[in-house]
Amino acid sequence: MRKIILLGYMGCGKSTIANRLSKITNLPFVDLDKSIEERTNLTINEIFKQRGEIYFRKLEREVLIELLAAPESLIIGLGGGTPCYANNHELLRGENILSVYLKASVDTLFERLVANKSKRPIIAAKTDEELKEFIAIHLFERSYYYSQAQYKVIIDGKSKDETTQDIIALLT
Ligand SMILES: Nc1ncnc2c1ncn2[C@@H]1O[C@H](COP(=O)(O)OP(=O)(O)OP(=O)(O)O)[C@@H](O)[C@H]1O
Ligand SMILES: O=C(O)C1=C[C@@H](O)[C@@H](O)[C@H](O)C1
Ligand SMILES: [Mg+2]
Repeated sequence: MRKIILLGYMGCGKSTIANRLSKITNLPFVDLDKSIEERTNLTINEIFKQRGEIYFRKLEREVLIELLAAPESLIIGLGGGTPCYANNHELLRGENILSVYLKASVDTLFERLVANKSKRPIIAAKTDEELKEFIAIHLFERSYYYSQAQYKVIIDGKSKDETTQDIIALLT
């Protein structure tokens, strides 16, 4: 069955937009980060602190593979780093997988993340000044992987509804 995958940097709106798509399409939405938290009974922050990032990345790949193999159609919101590790981007090339990169500028991401760092272990310890430069470099490094998505939707300056409709247009 079909899998609709949303990917992109932290704060680009994967969870928010996937929830809206789910309501419109009646397809269930599965958030990869949430699935990992449910499976481990730990928050993403706790996993990073107690088990380390490598453990998290292994689990992330395992859960992604399981979700892609699920018998039902799903909307899957990836973690911000998911396509950028362990050749996970290659898993997204399968048949019946439609992948969408929610592309946001550094300024948009900074605005959204600056007030909301604490739940995101990769940026939690950065000062506001460090954060903007970090996002710029990190986004540049990750862009190669994000750009492997089948479709790209630019989200800057768009409302949640507009972004959702842009993706609905790709599904028909
Ligand atoms: N189109 C939009 N316009 C304005 N704000 C938005 C839009 N989409 C999402 N947001 C806001 O941006 C923030 C981040 O969104 P969200 O948590 O959905 O991102 P995410 O990609 O799932 O992040 P993460 O990778 O950390 O899980 C939220 O506060 C959300 O309300
Ligand atoms: O960008 C990342 O590497 C991450 C993003 C989040 O969605 C989580 O998957 C985790 O905090 C790592
Ligand atoms: Mg999310």
